[in-house]
Amino acid sequence: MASEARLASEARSAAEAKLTAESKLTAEALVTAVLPTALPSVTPDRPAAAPRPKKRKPVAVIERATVELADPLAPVVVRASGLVKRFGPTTAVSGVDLEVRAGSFYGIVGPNGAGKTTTLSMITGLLRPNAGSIHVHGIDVWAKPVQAKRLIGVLPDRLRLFDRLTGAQLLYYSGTLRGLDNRAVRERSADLAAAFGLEDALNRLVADYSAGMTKKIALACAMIHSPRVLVLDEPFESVDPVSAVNVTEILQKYVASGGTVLLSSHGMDLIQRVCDHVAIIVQGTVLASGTIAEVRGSATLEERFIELAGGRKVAEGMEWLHSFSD
Ligand SMILES: Nc1ncnc2c1ncn2[C@@H]1O[C@H](COP(=O)(O)OP(=O)(O)OP(=O)(O)O)[C@@H](O)[C@H]1O
Repeated sequence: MASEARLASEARSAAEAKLTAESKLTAEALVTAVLPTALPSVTPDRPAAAPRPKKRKPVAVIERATVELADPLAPVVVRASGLVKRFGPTTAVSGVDLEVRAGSFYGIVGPNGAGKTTTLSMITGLLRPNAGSIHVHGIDVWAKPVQAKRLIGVLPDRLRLFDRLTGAQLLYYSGTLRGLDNRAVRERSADLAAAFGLEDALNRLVADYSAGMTKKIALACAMIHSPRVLVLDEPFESVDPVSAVNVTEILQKYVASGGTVLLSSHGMDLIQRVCDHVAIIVQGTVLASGTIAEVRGSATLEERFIELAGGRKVAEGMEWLHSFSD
C-alpha cells in the first residue's frame, strides 16, 4: 500500500512538473511570438527602448495552458469611480467603479445597451461624465486630458477614420499626430503592418478595406505611439479567426511587457481565455467584477453572464414567422 501511494505521488509530481514546464514554454513563446519589436517608448518617463531583435514570423496558433493573473500588488493604472452618464432621460451608466492594475488584460462584458461603450468613452476622454472621476496612471483624464491621452491608445466603437487616406498614410498621420519622428513612424508602421497582416493593403484607400481590415488598421493606429494603456471597444468584431489569434497574441505580448489592456467584447469564450479580470455590466451598473474565476464561480462565464443579465428569454409568439408568406 505504502509503495503504491509513493508511486502515485511520484506520478503526480512528474505530471505537475510537466505542466509547469509546458506553461513556461507557452509563456516564453508568447513573449517572442508576434511583434518583431517591442514598441519603444515615446513618453519621457518610460525606460529606454529595447534593442531590435531579429524579425520573426507570426505564429499561427498558440494555446495558453492558463491565463496568468496580473500581479495583485501591481499599481492600479485605470481607476474609474462613480461614473455616471445620462443622455436626456436615459441613464446609460449609473455609478460604475472599475480598477484595472498594470499588466492586466481586463474584459468588460454586458448585454447590448448595457453601457460598455459609454463607460469606455468616458475613460478615454471622449465623452464627459455627468459625475465621477477617471484616473489613468494617476492622471485625471478630464482635468489633464492632454497628459492622460498620451498614455492611452484607443480603438473606439464606431470607427470614424480618415478613410480617404491609404493605410500607410493613416498610420503616418496617427504616428506624427502622437509626436513620433518620420523614421520611427515608418519603422513602426512596417512592424504593425506585418503583425496585422496588412502589408499588401498599405497602399490602398482605407475606404476600400473590409470591416475586419478596417478594425485592424485602426488597432494598429491605436498602438503606434506605444501607449501604456490600450482601451479597445470590441476589437475582435468582424475580425476573422486567424487574425483574431494574431491580434490576441499581439495584445498578450503587450501585456506581458507591462502594458495594460481594457477591452469590451461579446465573445465570452475569448474573454474567458485571454483576460485575467472581467467586469459584467448590466443596465449601466457593474454587477460582478474580479478575476475570471471569482466572477464565474462554478459556472462558465457565459452562464454567469446570462444569469446576471436576467436569464434567457423563452421565444414566444412569432408564429407568423413559421408560416411562409409565399
Ligand atoms: N449619444 C447617445 N445619445 C443617446 N443615447 C445614447 C447615446 N449613446 C448611448 N446611448 C444609450 O446609452 C445606453 C448604453 O449604450 P452603449 O452604447 O454604452 O451600450 P453598449 O453596452 O456598448 O451596447 P452594445 O453592446 O450594443 O454596443 C443605450 O441605451 C444607448 O441607447
